[in-house]
Amino acid sequence: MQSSTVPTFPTTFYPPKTLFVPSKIHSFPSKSSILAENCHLFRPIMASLSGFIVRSQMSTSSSGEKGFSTLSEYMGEGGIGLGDELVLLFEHLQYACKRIAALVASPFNSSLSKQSSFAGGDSGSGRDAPKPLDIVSNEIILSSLKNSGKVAVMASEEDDAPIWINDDGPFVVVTDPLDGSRNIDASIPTGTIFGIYRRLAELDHLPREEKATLNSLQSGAKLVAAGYVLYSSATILCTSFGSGTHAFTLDHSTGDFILTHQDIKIPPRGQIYSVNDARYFDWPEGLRQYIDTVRQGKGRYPKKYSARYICSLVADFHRTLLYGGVTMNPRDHLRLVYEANPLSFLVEQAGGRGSDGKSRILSMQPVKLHQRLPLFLGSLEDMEELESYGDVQQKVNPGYEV
Ligand SMILES: O=P(O)(O)OC[C@H]1O[C@](O)(COP(=O)(O)O)[C@@H](O)[C@@H]1O
Repeated sequence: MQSSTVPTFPTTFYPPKTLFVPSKIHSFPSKSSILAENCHLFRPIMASLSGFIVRSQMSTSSSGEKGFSTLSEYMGEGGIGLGDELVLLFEHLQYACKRIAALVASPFNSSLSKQSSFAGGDSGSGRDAPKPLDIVSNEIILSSLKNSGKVAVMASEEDDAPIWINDDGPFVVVTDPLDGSRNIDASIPTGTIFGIYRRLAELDHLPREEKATLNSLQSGAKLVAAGYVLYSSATILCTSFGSGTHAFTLDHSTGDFILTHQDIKIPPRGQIYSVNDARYFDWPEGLRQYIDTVRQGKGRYPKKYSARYICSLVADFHRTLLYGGVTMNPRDHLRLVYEANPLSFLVEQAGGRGSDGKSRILSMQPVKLHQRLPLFLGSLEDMEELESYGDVQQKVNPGYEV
């Protein structure tokens, strides 16, 4: 867990001037003022992107013109009753994630990873040592949250303790700034995961350290919003504000996240399981039986399942959300606060389920910031079938060195 300054090589492809700042704090600007001040947010019906014609979900602007719906536009005009403060926070989060997207695609990554000052070599070793880009991504997100003025505290997987930012910030942000980064040298997809809670005003009188921790330990049931950004062949920001799960794809030519997957519904049954099954011999009997059964097409769904495992949680989760099935890590590895809660919120909003193999994730009360647990996310029918085997949590947990 180290901190450093953000490196100076060019990562800022989308200048901060693209930030949309509501003109008033307590009432969202009218459609016409949004149009006047932010005409760049409205896109023609078809847009040319790097020579390809792309289609997207359409929205209708107040002028009656059809256009692409950007995330900013969607939040402002979607009739979903989001306050200006959350909209503003999302503008800054989007900006941070665009910078991270540029960073993970940068030709300067390999030289960065050779700099020992970023490598965390002194503070850790092996596969759990922080990778340089984790640390840089953490700095980028922290800086954006500070700039938003809307965040009281940020708790990050990269930091030992939560960072108190602003006494008046209405929100608490929990994040895994760059999940899957152990594979980054091979350009395998990575992702940012985040969850947003309200600051608990009843804790305001407590010392900073204490209120920072307690605010960050809220149950996932209290999430106001959650999301992830997948850095892959496309950069996709998938989010929920508690009314469905929606995904927006980054148009690299404009810097806008365009609504491409509205109201995602995870198929009730998939035909894919996703797990590191080299660990088969460390699994409990129930999990082995489940996997043996669906592999052979002898489960409740009479078709043989396929296996897919990227070993990058956001990428494995994103595929599961779209295609159905179940993605899992049965050992105590993934974190309740930074990973399990936000992703469970998203999968539930899409009609699926998130559990530790026994209990619903969102009903759990975190007791420690970096608490780890088995995690199973997926289609309702697959999750029910998996959990019916009872014994699916891996207790043998040797801490694999890869
Ligand atoms: O080694 P396992 O158990 O397959 O774990 C893989 C999982 O660990 C992660 O890499 C996260 O681990 P870290 O938090 O240590 O980076 C996920 O992206 C991935 O799904």
